Amino acid sequence: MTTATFAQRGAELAEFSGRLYERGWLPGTSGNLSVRLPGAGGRALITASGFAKGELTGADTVVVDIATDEVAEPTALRASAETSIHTAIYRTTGAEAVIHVHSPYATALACRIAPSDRPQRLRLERFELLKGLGLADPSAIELPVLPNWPDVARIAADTADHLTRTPQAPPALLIADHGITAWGRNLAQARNRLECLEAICQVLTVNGGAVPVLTTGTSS
Ligand SMILES: CSC[C@@H](O)[C@@H](O)C(=O)COP(=O)(O)O
Ligand SMILES: [Zn+2]
Repeated sequence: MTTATFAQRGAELAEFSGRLYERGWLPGTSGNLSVRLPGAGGRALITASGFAKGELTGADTVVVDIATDEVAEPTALRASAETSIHTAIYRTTGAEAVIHVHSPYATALACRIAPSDRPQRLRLERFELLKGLGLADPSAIELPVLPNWPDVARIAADTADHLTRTPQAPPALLIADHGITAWGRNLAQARNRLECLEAICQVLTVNGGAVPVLTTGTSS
């Protein structure tokens, strides 16, 4: 891949990051975005860790190896602390872009779910916006809610386990007490999917009441 293409993809990450920051979805350096890079070698370009996501430039990105999670091009920057969640998604799905945000309503909902050391599922049904997730059956989904392990590698392991066991899973997941991640064929599609889920979480939050959570599986 040429330097010019790296720069283009980096600029695209910075542009999406800036717009999501302006909406209040990436407060206080939170959030991370990545794209799968074309060509052999299985690499992704991901936002660097700890940067204010409203002020990123295309250079504030790191190339990582999807198979190993390792940094794949020399840089002084650290890759996102949540790189391993992105790479787990790239390894187990056809995703071309992944976006993780701390958007207010999805995060509020993720904080209302009773603590568990096992992955849970949030059942969502009858929302018109479920059609925005591109699933064969948009009438109902079970959105995974993964424990927010301090060791991110455990969240990544739960992500890989969930997506391997459930190939038809929705292209998104919640992390309890933390935020939401979605993916798609490009950054725009991942962003659109986040918008649909954020709007559904807004309805659930505004309406109050119990959220339909199912407990399932075992954690890594
Ligand atoms: C500002 S604390 C948020 C982080 O712990 C993390 O959840 C996050 O979303 C951003 O991590 P980063 O390493 O900058 O990609
Ligand atoms: Zn986060």
